[in-house]
Amino acid sequence: MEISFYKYQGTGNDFVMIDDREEKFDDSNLKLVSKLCDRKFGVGADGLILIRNHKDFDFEMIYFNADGSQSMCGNGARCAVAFSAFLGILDEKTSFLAIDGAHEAILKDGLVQLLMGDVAGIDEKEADFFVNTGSPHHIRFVEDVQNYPIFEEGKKVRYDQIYAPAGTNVNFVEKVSADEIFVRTYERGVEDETLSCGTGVTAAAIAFGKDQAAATIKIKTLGGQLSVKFNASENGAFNKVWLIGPAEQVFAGKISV
Ligand SMILES: N[C@H](CCC[C@H](N)C(=O)O)C(=O)O
Repeated sequence: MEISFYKYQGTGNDFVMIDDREEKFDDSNLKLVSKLCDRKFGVGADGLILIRNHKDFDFEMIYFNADGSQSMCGNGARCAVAFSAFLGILDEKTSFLAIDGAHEAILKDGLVQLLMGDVAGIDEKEADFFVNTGSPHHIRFVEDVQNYPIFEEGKKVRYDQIYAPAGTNVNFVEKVSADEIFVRTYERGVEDETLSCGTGVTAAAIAFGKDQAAATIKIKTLGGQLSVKFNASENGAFNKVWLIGPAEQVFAGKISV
């Protein structure tokens, strides 16, 4: 079987994108998803995204981590918007469906502005935090994130009993200035550090700016620059949460599987 695909990346978080509006891709075949994401035996990516038609939205995105598990993916959603524009499904504004519900997005000046779901609140985990931004994120503030043992410490938290059985993503955050942070992420389902994590930087920005009524936080990641805007609402929740950054097509191809 030959599969046509496009490769996209959003600040270094990379994805196999498939136009599956004819619904030919077997989304129960998780071995195929993992093979396509394999960096030695397949195309290679952190995740795989199917674009499908939906009667109530411009499109539906179905996201798989490289291990076949599913979750919301912020960078993947930004790439899905750029890919759908490339396919002619949208021009500048869109509403689409993802695993955590409906999202709006705006594609403008080469950036994708993605409206994330409302965030119910922030849980304290000893000296750390936990925030769910459509996928689960543990947040740890550290001094020197560039030299922090991300993989070792990330894996420990990801598999900690307190998060069993689903696990969590783990973000390590260094304050750069009053409105900028540097975030590195160990991603569940990739089981390694990724160059950036959209839902993760969103969670980190909210934990960093949690005491402000409204905030715009710049985020440095190994894969590039993102920004997150949000408003605090009542009872510790957050809304109007926007994740903003680039999303680019790297190449197109076909693979026989
Ligand atoms: N690995 C995450 C999903 C992808 C998150 C990340 N790629 C993003 O941009 O949000 C999880 O299993 O919750």
